[in-house]
Amino acid sequence: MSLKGGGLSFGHRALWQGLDLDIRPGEFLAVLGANGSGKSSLLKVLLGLLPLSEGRLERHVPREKLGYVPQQKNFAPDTALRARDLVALGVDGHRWGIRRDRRRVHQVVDGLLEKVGALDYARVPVGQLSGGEQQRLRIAQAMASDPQVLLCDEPLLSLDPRHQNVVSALVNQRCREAGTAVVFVTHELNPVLPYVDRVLYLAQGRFRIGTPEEVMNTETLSELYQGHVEVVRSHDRLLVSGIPEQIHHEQEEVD
Ligand SMILES: Nc1ncnc2c1ncn2[C@@H]1O[C@H](COP(=O)(O)OP(=O)(O)OP(=O)(O)O)[C@@H](O)[C@H]1O
Repeated sequence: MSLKGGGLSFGHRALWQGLDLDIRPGEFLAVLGANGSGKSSLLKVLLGLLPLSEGRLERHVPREKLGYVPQQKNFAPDTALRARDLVALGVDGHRWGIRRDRRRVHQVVDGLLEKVGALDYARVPVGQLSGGEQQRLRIAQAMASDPQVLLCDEPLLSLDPRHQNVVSALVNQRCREAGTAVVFVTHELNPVLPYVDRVLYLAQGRFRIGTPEEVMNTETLSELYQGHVEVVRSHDRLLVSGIPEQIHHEQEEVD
Protein backbone atom coordinates (compact mmCIF):
# COMPACT_ATOMS: atom_id res chain seq x y z
CA MET A 1 0.00 0.00 0.00
CA SER A 2 1.38 3.44 -0.77
CA LEU A 3 0.68 7.14 -0.87
CA LYS A 4 2.21 9.23 -3.62
CA GLY A 5 2.33 12.93 -2.92
CA GLY A 6 -0.60 12.49 -0.53
CA GLY A 7 -2.16 15.56 1.00
CA LEU A 8 -5.17 16.09 3.24
CA SER A 9 -6.81 19.43 3.99
CA PHE A 10 -9.99 20.52 5.68
CA GLY A 11 -11.00 23.96 4.47
CA HIS A 12 -7.83 26.07 4.42
CA ARG A 13 -6.09 23.87 6.93
CA ALA A 14 -3.58 21.39 5.51
CA LEU A 15 -3.00 18.48 7.89
CA TRP A 16 -0.22 17.04 5.78
CA GLN A 17 1.03 17.45 2.22
CA GLY A 18 3.49 15.79 -0.14
CA LEU A 19 3.43 12.53 1.77
CA ASP A 20 5.19 9.69 -0.03
CA LEU A 21 4.72 6.59 2.03
CA ASP A 22 5.26 2.94 1.22
CA ILE A 23 3.71 0.58 3.72
CA ARG A 24 5.68 -2.60 3.27
CA PRO A 25 4.67 -6.17 4.14
CA GLY A 26 6.12 -7.18 7.51
CA GLU A 27 6.92 -3.60 8.49
CA PHE A 28 5.94 -1.96 11.78
CA LEU A 29 5.28 1.74 11.22
CA ALA A 30 4.44 3.96 14.19
CA VAL A 31 2.57 7.22 13.56
CA LEU A 32 3.11 9.97 16.11
CA GLY A 33 2.00 13.55 16.48
CA ALA A 34 0.04 15.86 18.75
CA ASN A 35 -3.78 15.90 18.98
CA GLY A 36 -5.25 17.07 15.72
CA SER A 37 -2.12 16.51 13.60
CA GLY A 38 -4.00 14.14 11.29
CA LYS A 39 -3.10 10.62 12.46
CA SER A 40 -6.63 9.18 12.55
CA SER A 41 -7.41 10.89 9.27
CA LEU A 42 -4.39 9.19 7.71
CA LEU A 43 -5.76 5.78 8.74
CA LYS A 44 -9.16 6.71 7.29
CA VAL A 45 -7.46 7.63 4.01
CA LEU A 46 -5.67 4.27 3.96
CA LEU A 47 -8.98 2.51 4.65
CA GLY A 48 -10.60 4.37 1.77
CA LEU A 49 -13.07 6.12 4.10
CA LEU A 50 -11.72 9.60 3.43
CA PRO A 51 -10.57 10.92 0.02
CA LEU A 52 -7.17 12.55 -0.37
CA SER A 53 -7.17 16.26 -1.16
CA GLU A 54 -4.17 15.71 -3.40
CA GLY A 55 -1.97 12.84 -4.57
CA ARG A 56 -2.77 9.19 -4.95
CA LEU A 57 -3.44 6.13 -2.81
CA GLU A 58 -2.38 2.79 -4.24
CA ARG A 59 -3.94 -0.07 -2.37
CA HIS A 60 -3.56 -3.59 -3.65
CA VAL A 61 -5.06 -5.19 -0.58
CA PRO A 62 -8.70 -6.41 -0.59
CA ARG A 63 -10.94 -4.62 1.91
CA GLU A 64 -11.47 -7.78 4.00
CA LYS A 65 -7.70 -8.13 4.44
CA LEU A 66 -7.45 -4.72 6.10
CA GLY A 67 -7.63 -5.05 9.88
CA TYR A 68 -8.69 -1.90 11.71
CA VAL A 69 -8.71 -1.06 15.40
CA PRO A 70 -10.68 2.20 15.53
CA GLN A 71 -10.01 4.88 18.11
CA GLN A 72 -11.67 3.79 21.30
CA LYS A 73 -15.35 4.36 21.80
CA ASN A 74 -16.93 2.34 24.55
CA PHE A 75 -19.86 0.04 23.91
CA ALA A 76 -23.16 1.16 25.41
CA PRO A 77 -23.65 -0.49 28.86
CA ASP A 78 -26.65 -2.46 27.57
CA THR A 79 -24.76 -4.03 24.64
CA ALA A 80 -25.66 -7.70 24.99
CA LEU A 81 -23.09 -9.11 22.52
CA ARG A 82 -20.71 -11.41 24.40
CA ALA A 83 -16.97 -10.83 24.28
CA ARG A 84 -16.23 -14.00 22.30
CA ASP A 85 -18.96 -13.23 19.74
CA LEU A 86 -17.37 -9.85 19.09
CA VAL A 87 -14.05 -11.52 18.28
CA ALA A 88 -15.83 -14.18 16.16
CA LEU A 89 -17.27 -11.36 14.05
CA GLY A 90 -13.69 -10.63 13.02
CA VAL A 91 -13.24 -14.18 11.73
CA ASP A 92 -16.38 -14.41 9.66
CA GLY A 93 -18.09 -11.04 9.88
CA HIS A 94 -17.98 -10.54 6.13
CA ARG A 95 -19.56 -13.96 5.60
CA TRP A 96 -22.15 -13.53 8.31
CA GLY A 97 -24.86 -16.19 8.24
CA ILE A 98 -22.89 -18.93 6.53
CA ARG A 99 -20.61 -20.02 9.32
CA ARG A 100 -19.37 -23.27 7.84
CA ASP A 101 -16.57 -24.37 10.09
CA ARG A 102 -17.66 -23.67 13.66
CA ARG A 103 -14.84 -25.60 15.23
CA ARG A 104 -12.17 -23.64 13.37
CA VAL A 105 -13.81 -20.36 14.34
CA HIS A 106 -13.87 -21.47 17.99
CA GLN A 107 -10.19 -22.36 17.88
CA VAL A 108 -9.16 -19.05 16.34
CA VAL A 109 -11.32 -17.09 18.79
CA ASP A 110 -10.07 -19.00 21.84
CA GLY A 111 -6.45 -18.56 20.75
CA LEU A 112 -6.89 -14.81 20.36
CA LEU A 113 -8.85 -14.41 23.59
CA GLU A 114 -6.01 -16.14 25.38
CA LYS A 115 -3.36 -13.97 23.74
CA VAL A 116 -5.03 -10.73 24.82
CA GLY A 117 -5.79 -12.15 28.28
CA ALA A 118 -9.56 -12.10 27.76
CA LEU A 119 -10.51 -15.76 28.34
CA ASP A 120 -11.79 -14.92 31.82
CA TYR A 121 -14.45 -12.62 30.46
CA ALA A 122 -15.19 -14.39 27.17
CA ARG A 123 -18.88 -14.87 28.03
CA VAL A 124 -19.53 -11.47 29.58
CA PRO A 125 -21.62 -8.97 27.55
CA VAL A 126 -19.18 -6.38 26.17
CA GLY A 127 -21.20 -3.45 27.55
CA GLN A 128 -20.33 -4.60 31.07
CA LEU A 129 -16.55 -4.62 30.51
CA SER A 130 -14.06 -1.88 31.37
CA GLY A 131 -12.59 0.34 28.66
CA GLY A 132 -9.29 -1.56 28.65
CA GLU A 133 -11.01 -4.94 28.54
CA GLN A 134 -13.08 -3.82 25.57
CA GLN A 135 -9.98 -2.47 23.87
CA ARG A 136 -8.21 -5.84 24.13
CA LEU A 137 -11.22 -7.48 22.45
CA ARG A 138 -11.09 -5.00 19.58
CA ILE A 139 -7.48 -5.91 18.98
CA ALA A 140 -8.34 -9.63 19.01
CA GLN A 141 -11.19 -8.92 16.60
CA ALA A 142 -8.90 -7.09 14.15
CA MET A 143 -6.38 -9.94 14.31
CA ALA A 144 -9.14 -12.50 13.71
CA SER A 145 -9.66 -11.29 10.15
CA ASP A 146 -6.18 -12.59 9.19
CA PRO A 147 -5.17 -9.11 7.99
CA GLN A 148 -2.43 -8.32 5.47
CA VAL A 149 -2.42 -4.77 6.75
CA LEU A 150 -3.31 -3.85 10.32
CA LEU A 151 -4.29 -0.24 11.00
CA CYS A 152 -4.44 0.55 14.71
CA ASP A 153 -5.69 3.87 16.06
CA GLU A 154 -4.26 4.37 19.56
CA PRO A 155 -4.72 0.72 20.52
CA LEU A 156 -2.84 1.22 23.80
CA LEU A 157 -5.31 3.77 25.11
CA SER A 158 -6.81 2.75 28.48
CA LEU A 159 -4.53 -0.25 28.83
CA ASP A 160 -2.47 -0.68 31.98
CA PRO A 161 1.32 -0.94 31.44
CA ARG A 162 1.30 -4.74 31.49
CA HIS A 163 -1.42 -4.97 28.85
CA GLN A 164 0.26 -2.25 26.78
CA ASN A 165 3.23 -4.59 26.58
CA VAL A 166 1.06 -7.66 25.89
CA VAL A 167 -0.77 -5.93 23.03
CA SER A 168 2.41 -4.39 21.56
CA ALA A 169 4.13 -7.79 21.55
CA LEU A 170 1.09 -9.46 19.99
CA VAL A 171 0.90 -6.93 17.16
CA ASN A 172 4.62 -7.34 16.60
CA GLN A 173 4.27 -11.13 16.49
CA ARG A 174 1.57 -10.82 13.82
CA CYS A 175 3.82 -8.44 11.88
CA ARG A 176 6.87 -10.73 11.96
CA GLU A 177 5.23 -14.14 11.63
CA ALA A 178 2.53 -13.38 9.08
CA GLY A 179 4.28 -10.52 7.28
CA THR A 180 1.41 -8.19 8.13
CA ALA A 181 2.15 -4.52 7.57
CA VAL A 182 1.34 -2.59 10.75
CA VAL A 183 0.43 1.10 10.96
CA PHE A 184 0.23 1.93 14.65
CA VAL A 185 -0.98 5.35 15.76
CA THR A 186 0.18 6.05 19.28
CA HIS A 187 1.00 8.75 21.81
CA GLU A 188 3.07 6.19 23.72
CA LEU A 189 6.07 5.20 21.66
CA ASN A 190 7.98 3.44 24.44
CA PRO A 191 5.90 0.24 24.63
CA VAL A 192 6.44 -0.35 20.89
CA LEU A 193 9.93 1.12 20.59
CA PRO A 194 11.66 -2.31 20.48
CA TYR A 195 9.48 -3.32 17.52
CA VAL A 196 9.19 -0.20 15.40
CA ASP A 197 10.96 -0.15 12.02
CA ARG A 198 9.98 3.37 11.05
CA VAL A 199 8.30 6.37 12.60
CA LEU A 200 6.08 8.84 10.75
CA TYR A 201 5.93 12.00 12.86
CA LEU A 202 3.24 14.55 11.95
CA ALA A 203 3.47 18.09 13.30
CA GLN A 204 2.00 21.40 12.29
CA GLY A 205 1.38 20.47 8.66
CA ARG A 206 4.84 18.94 8.23
CA PHE A 207 6.19 15.45 8.77
CA ARG A 208 9.35 13.40 9.14
CA ILE A 209 9.71 9.74 8.37
CA GLY A 210 12.59 7.41 9.18
CA THR A 211 13.92 4.98 11.74
CA PRO A 212 13.24 5.84 15.40
CA GLU A 213 16.87 7.00 15.70
CA GLU A 214 16.53 9.28 12.67
CA VAL A 215 13.27 10.90 13.78
CA MET A 216 13.24 10.76 17.58
CA ASN A 217 16.16 13.06 18.32
CA THR A 218 16.48 16.64 19.56
CA GLU A 219 17.63 18.05 16.24
CA THR A 220 14.90 16.51 14.05
CA LEU A 221 11.98 17.20 16.37
CA SER A 222 13.19 20.77 17.06
CA GLU A 223 13.31 21.41 13.33
CA LEU A 224 9.89 19.84 12.82
CA TYR A 225 8.28 21.93 15.57
CA GLN A 226 10.46 24.99 14.86
CA GLY A 227 11.31 25.36 18.53
CA HIS A 228 13.52 23.57 21.01
CA VAL A 229 12.31 20.05 21.71
CA GLU A 230 14.52 17.85 23.85
CA VAL A 231 14.74 14.10 23.34
CA VAL A 232 16.58 12.08 25.95
CA ARG A 233 17.21 8.36 25.81
CA SER A 234 17.22 6.74 29.21
CA HIS A 235 17.87 3.01 29.15
CA ASP A 236 15.45 1.82 26.48
CA ARG A 237 12.99 4.66 26.88
CA LEU A 238 12.64 7.95 25.09
CA LEU A 239 11.65 11.06 27.00
CA VAL A 240 10.46 13.98 24.92
CA SER A 241 9.93 17.43 26.40
CA GLY A 242 9.22 20.92 25.12
CA ILE A 243 6.57 20.10 22.53
CA PRO A 244 4.70 23.37 21.94
CA GLU A 245 0.95 23.76 22.22
CA GLN A 246 -0.80 22.63 19.07
CA ILE A 247 -1.76 25.42 16.68
CA HIS A 248 -5.36 26.47 17.06
CA HIS A 249 -8.17 25.71 14.68
CA GLU A 250 -9.13 28.18 12.03
CA GLN A 251 -12.65 29.17 12.87
CA GLU A 252 -14.95 28.89 9.89
CA GLU A 253 -17.55 31.64 9.67
CA VAL A 254 -21.08 30.34 9.90
CA ASP A 255 -23.96 32.65 8.99
N1 LIG B 1 -14.49 15.53 8.43
C1 LIG B 1 -13.79 16.55 8.92
N2 LIG B 1 -14.10 17.82 8.63
C2 LIG B 1 -13.39 18.87 9.11
N3 LIG B 1 -12.31 18.72 9.93
C3 LIG B 1 -11.96 17.47 10.26
C4 LIG B 1 -12.66 16.32 9.78
N4 LIG B 1 -12.05 15.20 10.27
C5 LIG B 1 -11.03 15.64 11.03
N5 LIG B 1 -10.98 16.99 11.02
C6 LIG B 1 -9.97 17.81 11.72
O1 LIG B 1 -8.70 17.39 11.32
C7 LIG B 1 -7.81 17.43 12.42
C8 LIG B 1 -7.08 16.11 12.55
O2 LIG B 1 -7.97 15.13 13.05
P1 LIG B 1 -7.43 13.67 13.38
O3 LIG B 1 -8.57 12.98 14.07
O4 LIG B 1 -6.89 13.05 12.17
O5 LIG B 1 -6.27 14.00 14.40
P2 LIG B 1 -5.35 13.04 15.27
O6 LIG B 1 -3.93 13.35 14.95
O7 LIG B 1 -5.78 11.63 15.10
O8 LIG B 1 -5.70 13.55 16.73
P3 LIG B 1 -5.82 12.80 18.17
O9 LIG B 1 -4.42 12.56 18.65
O10 LIG B 1 -6.52 13.83 18.99
O11 LIG B 1 -6.64 11.56 17.95
C9 LIG B 1 -8.62 17.78 13.64
O12 LIG B 1 -8.36 19.10 13.99
C10 LIG B 1 -10.04 17.59 13.20
O13 LIG B 1 -10.90 18.52 13.80
